[in-house]
Amino acid sequence: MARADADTPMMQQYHRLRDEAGDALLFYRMGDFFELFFEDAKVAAGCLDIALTKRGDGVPMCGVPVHAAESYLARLIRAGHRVAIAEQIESPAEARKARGSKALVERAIVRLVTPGTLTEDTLLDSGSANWLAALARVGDESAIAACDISTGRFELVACAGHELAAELARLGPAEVIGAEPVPGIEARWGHEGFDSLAGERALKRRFGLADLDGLGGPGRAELAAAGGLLAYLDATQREATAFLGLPRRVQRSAHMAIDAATRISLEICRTAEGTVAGSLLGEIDRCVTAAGRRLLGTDLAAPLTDRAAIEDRLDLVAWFTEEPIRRDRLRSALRSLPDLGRGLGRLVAGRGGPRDLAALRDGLGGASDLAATLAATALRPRLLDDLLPLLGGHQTLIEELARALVPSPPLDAAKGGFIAEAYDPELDTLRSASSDGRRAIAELEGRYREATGVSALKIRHNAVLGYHVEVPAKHADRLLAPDSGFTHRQTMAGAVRFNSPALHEEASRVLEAGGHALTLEQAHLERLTAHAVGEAAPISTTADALARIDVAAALAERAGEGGWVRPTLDEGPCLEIEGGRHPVVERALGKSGDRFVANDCCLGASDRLWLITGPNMGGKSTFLRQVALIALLAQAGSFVPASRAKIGLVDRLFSRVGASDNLARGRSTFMVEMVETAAILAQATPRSLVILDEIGRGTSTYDGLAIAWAVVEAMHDEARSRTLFATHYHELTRLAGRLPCLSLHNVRAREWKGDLVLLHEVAEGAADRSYGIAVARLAGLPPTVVSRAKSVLAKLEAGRDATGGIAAGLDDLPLFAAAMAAEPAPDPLAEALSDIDPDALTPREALQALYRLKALSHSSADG
Ligand SMILES: Nc1ncnc2c1ncn2[C@@H]1O[C@H](COP(=O)(O)OP(=O)(O)OP(=O)(O)O)[C@@H](O)[C@H]1O
Repeated sequence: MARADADTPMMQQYHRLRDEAGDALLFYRMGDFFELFFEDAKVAAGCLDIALTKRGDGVPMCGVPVHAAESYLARLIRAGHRVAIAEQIESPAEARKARGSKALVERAIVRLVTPGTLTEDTLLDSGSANWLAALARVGDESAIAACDISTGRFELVACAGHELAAELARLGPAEVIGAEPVPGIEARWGHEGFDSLAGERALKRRFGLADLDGLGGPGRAELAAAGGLLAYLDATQREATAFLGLPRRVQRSAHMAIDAATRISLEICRTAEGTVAGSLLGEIDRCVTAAGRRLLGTDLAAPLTDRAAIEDRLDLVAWFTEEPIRRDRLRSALRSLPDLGRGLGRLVAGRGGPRDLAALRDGLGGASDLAATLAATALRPRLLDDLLPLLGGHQTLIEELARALVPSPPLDAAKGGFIAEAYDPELDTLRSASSDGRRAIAELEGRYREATGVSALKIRHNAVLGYHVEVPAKHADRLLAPDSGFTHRQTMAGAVRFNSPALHEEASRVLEAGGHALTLEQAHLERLTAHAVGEAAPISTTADALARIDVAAALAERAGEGGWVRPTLDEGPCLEIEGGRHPVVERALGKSGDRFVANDCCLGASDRLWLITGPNMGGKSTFLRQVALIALLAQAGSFVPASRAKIGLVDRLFSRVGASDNLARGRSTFMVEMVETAAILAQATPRSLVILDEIGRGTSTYDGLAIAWAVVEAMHDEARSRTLFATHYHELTRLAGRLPCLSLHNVRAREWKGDLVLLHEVAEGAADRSYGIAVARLAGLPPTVVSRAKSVLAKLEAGRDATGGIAAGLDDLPLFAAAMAAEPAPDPLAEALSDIDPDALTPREALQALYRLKALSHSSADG
């Protein structure tokens, strides 16, 4: 950016702030506008579709009015920008008084608005959490510190480096920051404060702790991540304090591990297109509060692995399913409650207003009423008993707010009018003085009309003149007369304006009383805010408890709608589902009047790998996904779409679909498929659930079949997870004879009078044929192409029958484990030798190399 020495003081100030803003756009406050200059102006004008103009000196600029700034900010943030807000921190009058008549108003950056540090309702999605995640690595430890300052949530997660991506996928953060790049993770790098000592200090200072034992002694990586996070919050929030509860250390083993690819493939909280509608969350969400919706998303993103904790949630859902009337009443009470958590977040951040206080009054009041209703019910489940006490305990604050505030206060505190009558006698006196004054002014208008005989005379008010008398120009003479008692102030095109001593006196009265009243109201606002902020922790606990109740009641509602059942949980590696359905597909079919065919699945220790064949469009993918979703729902504490389900707890869930498009990430589809399959083979355990859909499809038939074959064997012999494997390679069915825990299943289809009928029924045994051509015909491929394909197929099949086909000879293949043993182990001595380049060695290095080789030869002889 060009910077001339001749810059005006204002431009010098601008450049200083511009430098401080770094890569953020700078909103530079000038009166009622935020202005942007230079490159910022070009970027913002393009993104916001507003006029780009030029100043007199040719500098590009554009601006947004302060009162509408939030909606512009929202668009910039959504487009991936960050925005630094430079406010005037003194008034022009103060500047003049302090530094002379030409003094420049002092400005400072008061906040950096970034996607992960938002608190405004208009900028946030009410139905999902808004995480900011900070990543740190110290030695081989990695950790994430994450917070949602709109609700005060704060988590620390320690994990191995390769697990970072999966943990981030669980959180789905709006913004990720770190110090140094971590391969494979997209974030804003180069931030400071990622230091374990600084982190420890910052945590202690922030929460007033003498030591961190109460937090369970976080590790060095967690402290470093917390340090980076807190430093970033300080840098972005400046004077305001971000709302943070005490950090909760998340035990990763307490949650079902689900990596990013699985989340995308199962469309858990978002569809592949990124919408909530059409995802599992969108389909099952019957929450009536925004906080409930956020919690349901969190629950689905992180199903539990602890049986007792899941049973507690299920007990509560069951309790709500038993009493639909009670549930309805509770839900309508919840529906009317405001979003406590986010209102509190704004108050703590110093961006709250009277309406946020009213939200606390109504939300906390509603919570305590709800607690009373629920306490009167019998046979309460344990979780509810734990939640009840958390709903109450705010009586003093509720009463104070109820007395202090008018029923529905304005959003903006600036004009006052939010403190109720009879709360503060002094305020009442000032208010009546000011309204008496206004009445006196109105009376004055009548008297002046009579006295002057100008019926069009009006008393008006504006920001420049304050109260004044205005008459049409043609009647001005009467008031301009020297003895009229009026003083001329301003002549306009059609009107003339005057002042008078009586008006001046009344106006000062109004102004003074009004000004004092406003100051008094502001003082009350500050005090009430401080009171509420002082109780931030218990208030957010109440908000969480309400959300938990909403989620349970909503799940009961959904279970009732769909005839879902309570799953039984088991510690063993079983998975028994009778009459299972895919909630999203079932809904889509229902809309077009089609019936969903329910299917069973029964995996156990001796039958843990199902190989599923069948025609395209037969329902293989749907079946695979429904099994995974049922396990996931069960462990999230929900009833499931089935007539019976017994779920052996799943530690990790994997779902892969062969050859799915992932060109955006710059890898070929087949490469992605193989990388992801490798990840499963490396991580799946006997307690995992793995669904593999047409793995190997993305390459040539021979390679694909070979890979699919080897993957099935490895899943069976090595990972030993519960596995569903859907494939079009019929040759794989030969594995049934070789692998004892593998069984064959197919989605049934029939040809009837030459037409293909897909039954969507999962049955035992392999599919008799593939029906590919029949499906192609169903899809409307031209008859000539279909009949040509048929004759090509006949030739191919004849060839296969003669030679045994592409799988001929596979039966002679040694078993997977035997083949692994037979593979020769690498010889370290030979490898070391081949690494040596004799011509590149000095005599001394050559001697050292000889010693090394000798030592190696000894150790391999010993081994
Ligand atoms: N159980 C079911 N009951 C009724 N309709 C179903 C069922 N399962 C699937 N369908 C219907 O069949 C369509 C295809 O299902 P799906 O994608 O699961 O088939 P597929 O066997 O995986 O196909 P492909 O091999 O071509 O990938 C679905 O969109 C749905 O409309």
